[in-house]
Amino acid sequence: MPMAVTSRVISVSKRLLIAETTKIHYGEYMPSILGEKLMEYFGLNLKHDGYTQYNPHIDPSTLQSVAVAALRMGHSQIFSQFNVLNKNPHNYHQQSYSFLLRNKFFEMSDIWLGNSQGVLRGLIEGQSENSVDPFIVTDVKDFLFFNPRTTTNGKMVITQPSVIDLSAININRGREHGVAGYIYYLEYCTGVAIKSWSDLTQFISDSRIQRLKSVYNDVGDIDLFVGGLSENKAFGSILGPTFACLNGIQFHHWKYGDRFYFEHGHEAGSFNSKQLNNIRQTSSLANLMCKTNDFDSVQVNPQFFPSEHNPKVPCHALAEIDYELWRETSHSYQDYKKKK
Ligand code: HEM
Repeated sequence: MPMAVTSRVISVSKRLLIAETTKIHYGEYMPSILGEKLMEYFGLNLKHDGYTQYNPHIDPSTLQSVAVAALRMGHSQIFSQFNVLNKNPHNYHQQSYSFLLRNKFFEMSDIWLGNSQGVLRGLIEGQSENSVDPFIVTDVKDFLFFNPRTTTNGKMVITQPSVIDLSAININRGREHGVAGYIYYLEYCTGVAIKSWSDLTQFISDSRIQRLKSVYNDVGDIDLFVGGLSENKAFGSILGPTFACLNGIQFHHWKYGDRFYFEHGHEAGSFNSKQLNNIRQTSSLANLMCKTNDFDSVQVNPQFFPSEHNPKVPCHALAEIDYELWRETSHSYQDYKKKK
């Protein structure tokens, strides 16, 4: 294949893969974080047909408050224990087992043994939900990047392991980046000015306020990461109002401020309507998991347990992208070259 054709294939494939993952982010992940009302409020829902429009006045940069705090809400969802469910539990070499995250930093043997699918199956079949709250598993507080094995002159030696605390890093990163305190963002998002600890009671439970009081002298000192995680959930979201608002704004910016967002029409590289509808109909986390693993079936929404409302579907029943829709004739390739 000539070089120019190869690079065209690569760029088209890349655009398609980005569209598939973006469809999963906006179509499945964000609704599970923000809930229906806020998806609607921030204009994040996917369209069933037709195009969305790029807005050149929206800056798609990542907000500092989101990078150092609001989107790090996922750190409170990290599990300590992972179950590995291999396909054939009767086969001695493929027994199911579990491991602790703290023992797996830099320890790749499960992946090398080909058990990554077992980890994934363990996550979608039986892992209980871990809510967003001010509690973070000890594996990333007292054991993050725990590595008892280091090398000296090429030899493996056991040294005093150094560990890092992820929550402390998050708090420190916010301060280091000059991000304002939690109550500044709370007011920005809700319009409620917080002048005293008692003003906080409409957003944070009394018991959590007491804990905050024990470490902060002033309500204005609460770090964004800590305050955001402490809030009561709001508007059907798994987040409180401040983190839901900051993430909602961010995903709105990433969608409408990005000329290459996959649903936008009339931009360089926009999909034609058949291609776009095909992506909408076929791309899903379930489909991606089926395509990349040897699963026989997967629940419709793998983020949630299989249930009556989230039934398992056989992988072969999930339609594949119709790559024919992307076929370019040598004629269309010549047109493309001329345009360049
Ligand atoms: C085992 C799971 C995870 C570990 C060990 C982990 C660890 C880390 C570390 C070490 C950093 C860099 C911190 C710094 O130096 O400031 C980081 C950044 C970050 N993490 Fe995680 N993380 C995990 C899961 C998640 C999840 C589930 C989310 C969100 C859903 C998330 C969101 C972020 C964000 C937004 C940043 C900042 C990225 C940036 O600004 O470049 N992380 N994480």
